[in-house]
Amino acid sequence: MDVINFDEHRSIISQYMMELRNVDIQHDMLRFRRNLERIGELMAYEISRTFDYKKIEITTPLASAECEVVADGIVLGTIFRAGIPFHLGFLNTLDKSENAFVSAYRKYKEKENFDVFIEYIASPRLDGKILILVDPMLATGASMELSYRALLTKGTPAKIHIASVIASQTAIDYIKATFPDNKTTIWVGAIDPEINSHSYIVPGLGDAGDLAYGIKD
Ligand SMILES: O=P(O)(O)OC[C@H]1O[C@H](OP(=O)(O)OP(=O)(O)O)[C@H](O)[C@@H]1O
Ligand SMILES: O=c1cc[nH]c(=O)[nH]1
Ligand SMILES: [Mg+2]
Repeated sequence: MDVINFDEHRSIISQYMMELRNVDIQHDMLRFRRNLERIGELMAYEISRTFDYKKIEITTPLASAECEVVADGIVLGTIFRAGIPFHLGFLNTLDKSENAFVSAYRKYKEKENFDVFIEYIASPRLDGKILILVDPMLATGASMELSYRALLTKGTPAKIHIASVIASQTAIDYIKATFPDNKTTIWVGAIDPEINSHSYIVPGLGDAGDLAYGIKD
């Protein structure tokens, strides 16, 4: 399974990542959401370079012209809440995509012990399409895997791209072990070395959902 780590290729994404992580900047919620969105826009462009394209004939005001358009059906899938601004960035670039939404949340049994629950799913059929699953944080990988399994009830995609802003090494290993090797690619802004006893990524950026939308009760 290919893992494309943007941290290894110098680009403006590194500066957006710095702002997302930085405690002196990340509390600006508008900027935090916009940085997730901007990274989504750029990652979507990179992923679009892997698509197949087909030629179509169109008419300009002066003549006819041959142009290329995306040949495959694309479905952008995301996980509430933190996935929303990242998803919007992908959709800005891949604006003809269909969309799927899943709610996955951590229900804590004790301080450090939780299960991930899926309560809501809204998705088009996925058979034969390219599924791009976007979530800014991949800590254990459990939310991503359970969301994918829930989406499989809507059909079997031909290819899967998993896109994240920060992933732990644990999550990368988990995704590699649980997703189909021959048709999955992982795209990440950075891979951090650790997760702590609360399953937060270290150094990470904190709670992406709270930073984007405020703390929840
Ligand atoms: O890899 P995992 O260990 O499953 O953790 C990652 C999940 O945690 C975050 O969501 P969170 O559960 O904090 O919900 P929120 O977006 O509503 O804050 C994030 O957006 C992922 O969905
Ligand atoms: O580090 C983490 C882990 C899960 N969810 C987050 O928002 N951050
Ligand atoms: Mg959260």
